[in-house]
Amino acid sequence: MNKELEKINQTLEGKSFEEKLKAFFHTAVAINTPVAIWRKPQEEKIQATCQVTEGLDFVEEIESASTGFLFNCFKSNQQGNFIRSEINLDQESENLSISPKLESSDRLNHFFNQFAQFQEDPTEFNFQEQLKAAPHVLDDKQAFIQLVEKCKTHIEEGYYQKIVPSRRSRYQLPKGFHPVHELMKLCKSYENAFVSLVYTPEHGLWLGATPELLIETENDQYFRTVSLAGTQGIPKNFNLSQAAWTQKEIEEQALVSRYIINCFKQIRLREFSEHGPKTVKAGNLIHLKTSFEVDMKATNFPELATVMLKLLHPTSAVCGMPMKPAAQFLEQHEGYDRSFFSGYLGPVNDKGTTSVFVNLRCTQIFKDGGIIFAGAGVTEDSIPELEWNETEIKFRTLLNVFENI
Ligand SMILES: C=C(O[C@@H]1C=C(C(=O)O)C=C[C@H]1O)C(=O)O
Repeated sequence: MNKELEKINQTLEGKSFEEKLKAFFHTAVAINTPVAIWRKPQEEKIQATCQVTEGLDFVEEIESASTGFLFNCFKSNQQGNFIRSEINLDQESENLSISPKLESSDRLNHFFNQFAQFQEDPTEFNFQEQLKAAPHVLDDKQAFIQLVEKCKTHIEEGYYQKIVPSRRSRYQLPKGFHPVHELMKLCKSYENAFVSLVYTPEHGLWLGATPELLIETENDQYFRTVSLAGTQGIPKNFNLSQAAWTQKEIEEQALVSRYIINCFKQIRLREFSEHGPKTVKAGNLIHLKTSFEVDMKATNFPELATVMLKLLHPTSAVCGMPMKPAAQFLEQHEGYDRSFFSGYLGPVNDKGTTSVFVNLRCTQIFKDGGIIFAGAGVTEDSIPELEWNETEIKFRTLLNVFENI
């Protein structure tokens, strides 16, 4: 097996990282196997992993999971998807490597053969032909405004404090669109984002650049999460310290912080640090963010990642408060299935670190175009027209990059 790998790595010499990444992605899609490519915020390195053996795992416990990539939809009662890291490509080594646990198999040979073939003729493969056609999407401004009004009425009646309705919209992929190239452009444009491209035969192709961390653990010691809400577009050359926030936005973000603190309270965790709220830049937008950190060793909470993932998702940044009734409201009134939008995703147990993000500012790519998603936090002070505008500028985070604006 190592000989096979050596041979493949020799063929990579002299190729650019983007060419290698494209070959990796094309191979996985062509042989119908799940693949994830990602770049963490503030990091240079792009990593890719794929699973050639059959069957996606369902991860019960983060701590005992193998190294891999978690990809979960919005509805928390639906099973998670976990792509086991079997074949890897990262920007540091620039080479393919395989998990020491992986045994030689037909599937692995199939991957190697296909990869070698794409090395020889990189232009041959049209990834889009492997994808499904996009569903029909009803994207109507008036309908969304009415949905926001409905949220407000329910909030005023006292059932909820906040609801986060969302919408999706179809767009045409610009000429020459390639998801790997777009991922590289997103990495360059948005250094604070978690940028990812995920494909599974069952769930299709997703590309995103999210600003929102859900949970992170570092070296089995530090646990981190954030509360992020409040949104404004920013003009170019804007100074962050000049940001002004309305009472509505301050309260909307404080609700998310309270939700996180309540989760800590439920498990009787009292020792955590809290920083913020601070204004942060996320692509073409600014948000209010508070960061939380727990020393898992000092508090004797080694399984905090698993416990908090279950408690936090979906947070009031993407669903509402109180959580369960807000999720039911959305199920009843939102009018479509969010699927992986506002679910969560990220690398697990990768050199001692797990980083899982909320899947925002994302798009699903189909045979015949893309569908883009965005939501907006509604409170009793919301102005429906402005919430619509907010979803429009959230779409622009990706679309500006795709259209080179
Ligand atoms: C729901 C989204 O974003 C969330 C909602 C925000 C808001 O309402 O201001 C801000 C950041 C995110 O927590 C989205 O980007 O689609």
